Amino acid sequence: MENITKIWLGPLPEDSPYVKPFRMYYVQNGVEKNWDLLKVHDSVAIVLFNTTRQKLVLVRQFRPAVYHGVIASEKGGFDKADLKAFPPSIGVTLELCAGIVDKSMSWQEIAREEMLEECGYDVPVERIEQVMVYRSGVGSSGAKQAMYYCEVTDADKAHGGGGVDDELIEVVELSLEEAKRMVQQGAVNNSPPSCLMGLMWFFANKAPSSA
Ligand SMILES: Nc1nc(=O)c2ncn([C@@H]3O[C@H](COP(=O)(O)OP(=O)(O)O[C@H]4O[C@H](CO)[C@@H](O)[C@H](O)[C@H]4O)[C@@H](O)[C@H]3O)c2[nH]1
Ligand SMILES: [Mg+2]
Repeated sequence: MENITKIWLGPLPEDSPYVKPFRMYYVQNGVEKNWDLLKVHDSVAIVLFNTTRQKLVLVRQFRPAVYHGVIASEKGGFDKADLKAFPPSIGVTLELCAGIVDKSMSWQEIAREEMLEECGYDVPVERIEQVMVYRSGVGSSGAKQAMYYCEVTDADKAHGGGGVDDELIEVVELSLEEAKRMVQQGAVNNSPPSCLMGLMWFFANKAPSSA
């Protein structure tokens, strides 16, 4: 995953299927204002609990945006990637299994597909429970994310996961103690808020009472 040998930046092509920047204008209290926005896909994220192993199932992956963000906050900018000073591992995250809504399927179906592709668990949609819906990037995209919960067993495991096409995703199982430590001390693995919130929701609502 971290076998990254070169990183460089370029301008965003106008036909990017993932990100579209634009400016919105509005009049508030009689004053004309504007805001710069990014149109991005809505998404789903799934809190996955393997009851056979009593483990939470998360994913690790290299996130270009996080690699950039870590360096930009540290150096105040990012002109050229220095892989010696900033190894690719600083851009690796620990997250919930998640995916963008870019197909005309129900959101639950998309969650089902992501669980299979990224983590290798094959479960019917009926077993996927909606937890909550929220907006991320309220200053830039306002994109919607729906969080789901699903209990799986070793019998649901169809393959090792890892993502599709050229995705490089590592499935990580956390014990209840390890996951609890994560929410108590805050993210140490570049985890996004959705992951921390999903784990906190799990401990408040689903974890075995001894956890
Ligand atoms: N080439 C290229 N350029 C891109 O800019 C670019 N951007 C994406 N991709 C490709 O699209 C697919 C995206 O993967 P997923 O459907 O699994 O979505 P996630 O990246 O997991 O993102 C979700 O979950 C996150 C965690 O909660 C949230 O933060 C996000 O908001 C949420 O969308 C991959 O196949 C990837 O390769 C790009 N491919
Ligand atoms: Mg994903």
